[in-house]
Amino acid sequence: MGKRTRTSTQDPLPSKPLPAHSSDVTVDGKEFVAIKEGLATVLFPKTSVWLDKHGKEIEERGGVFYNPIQQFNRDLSVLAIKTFSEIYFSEKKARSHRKKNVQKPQSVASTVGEGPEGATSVPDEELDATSPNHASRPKFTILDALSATGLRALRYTLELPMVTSATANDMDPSAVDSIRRNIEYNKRHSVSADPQELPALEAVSRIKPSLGNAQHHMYSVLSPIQGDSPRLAKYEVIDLDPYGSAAPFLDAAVQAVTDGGLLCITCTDAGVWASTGYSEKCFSLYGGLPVKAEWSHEAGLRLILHSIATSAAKYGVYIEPLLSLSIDFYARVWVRIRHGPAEVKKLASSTMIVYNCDEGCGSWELQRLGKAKENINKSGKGTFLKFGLARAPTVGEHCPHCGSTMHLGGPMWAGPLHSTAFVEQFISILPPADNPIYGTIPRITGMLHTALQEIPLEDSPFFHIPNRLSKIVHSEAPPNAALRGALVGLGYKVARSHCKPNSIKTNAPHHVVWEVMKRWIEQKPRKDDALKFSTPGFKILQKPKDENLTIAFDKELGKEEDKAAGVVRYQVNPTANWGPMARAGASANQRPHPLEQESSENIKKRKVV
Ligand SMILES: C[S@@+](CC[C@H](N)C(=O)[O-])C[C@H]1O[C@@H](n2cnc3c(N)ncnc32)[C@H](O)[C@@H]1O
Ligand SMILES: [Zn+2]
Repeated sequence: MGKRTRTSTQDPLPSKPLPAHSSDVTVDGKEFVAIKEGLATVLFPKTSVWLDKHGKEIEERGGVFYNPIQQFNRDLSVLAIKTFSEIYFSEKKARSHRKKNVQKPQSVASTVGEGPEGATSVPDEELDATSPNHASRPKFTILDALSATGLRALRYTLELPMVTSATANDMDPSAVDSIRRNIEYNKRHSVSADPQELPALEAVSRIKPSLGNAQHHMYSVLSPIQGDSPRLAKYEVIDLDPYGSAAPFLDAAVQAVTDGGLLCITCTDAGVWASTGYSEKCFSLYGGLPVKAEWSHEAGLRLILHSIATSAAKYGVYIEPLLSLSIDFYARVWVRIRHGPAEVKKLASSTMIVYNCDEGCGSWELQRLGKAKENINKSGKGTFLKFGLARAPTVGEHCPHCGSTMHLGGPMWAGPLHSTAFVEQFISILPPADNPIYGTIPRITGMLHTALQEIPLEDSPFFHIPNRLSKIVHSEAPPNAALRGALVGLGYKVARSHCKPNSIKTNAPHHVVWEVMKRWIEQKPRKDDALKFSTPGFKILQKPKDENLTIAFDKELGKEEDKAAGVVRYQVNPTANWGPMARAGASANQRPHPLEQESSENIKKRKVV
């Protein structure tokens, strides 16, 4: 990094290139740098913007956090909330119609009021989130709980006309000053997605700045009215985008969201949930242990979902993951929270332990914590679930394939990571790649299509990397298509994982995968002494051949469906210096805390025991 000059007396922060959409503006006689993202603009005091040795500006945040790389997270979130709102309102309408259909005649029960079930049915127009009369649109409120500049709240109100209010909360007074300033600026200088019906002035006026601890704010919606202060209502959507882990906010968030509402949660502490360097910290935060594996990021997503599900279960609510993504250096999950004590009972059987051969061949075995067995009712009509204890354990202390010591990971979420209906609807609303608002559509499209591919294999968590398999048996790596073809030929499903390039998710058991690798070696012979006695690969190759399996490395069979032109499946290092960034106001050259990022040094340093 070159020498920097600066225009303020503060210490330097790690540098990031300024986004392309930045310009200088003067507001109330003070100079700011204005950064445009989506339809919103956020201002940063000019006095704290840095110049590099070439005199080029580099971004500093005037004490308030902003990471341009997270535009992908924010674009995804705006569009995910749009998709969710369509599903949410169509469900509400359907429920209301069902109630109306079984309601008493008009003379007995009014159309708005008590139905025969004691429930309220609502006229259609009151559920019309697209009604031209914005004032009469149904409540759809968002809490941007850790807002920093207010950028998310600004984008949600400007880009999503169905949002009736957004609260932009931060406990840092300088962040709330920045939120207020940005609201005023956007009222006058931005254009909303619906300028005729809801001009930016009105759209942005729906943002309520709030100074306070996010936990306290979320718990306050549960309290009875205190004195004259009006009781806050629960939110349809809560966005948690903290430094590091969202775990401390989960208990409040699962209670402060409406029944059927949406939580959008970021965790940037990949060093905690995707490596074993801080396993004790991972357990304290997420209630489960991480794994050392190629698939540690998928395990991390499952640890985060486990933490949300167990937080929710105490209150008789359960989670429905809509989309769970491992992105760059962080995890982002979009999860619905629903009231349903009957569903909550399934939590133990939707939770698993992982036995992982992390020092040997990399195979894994899974075990559900609880048992839920479907039984037929005595009447012979219908079924019910019988819950019980699972047998323990599903595997011994040593790996059944290579004899190495197995280590334990979890407990973690064993259920689906994504919802088919949600992802399909999301794909259907995507704007074209050359749209003027969302700069990351090719990457969003690639991620969503890859996530959709994973869904048929939702009962088979985790994945293989052909290179890693070949390293174990010291062979040439089979081409991805050939390996996929061999598995498909045997009748198994295959897909790629969004978590890693060149991954193969499959429902083929490990012994079949190793048999495929043995046959690959028959085709691509190696030196006889390629493997030392007693290595994991040696032991795997010593096992007798399974003559029942006919294996062909048919590349045509393993060929993937062509992806659309311009779609980005995996983004490698989106820009120079990308990462979680330092906390706002961090001192000279302060890097993000190691618990907020994945550290390969730590993975190497702290071996599992
Ligand atoms: C990562 S930044 C948020 C970035 C922002 N969501 C965005 O997309 O640009 C985290 C913010 O949370 C705030 N914060 C941290 N702990 C908090 C808490 N307990 N309650 C409220 N705000 C908090 C910090 O002041 C900081 O502004
Ligand atoms: Zn093994």
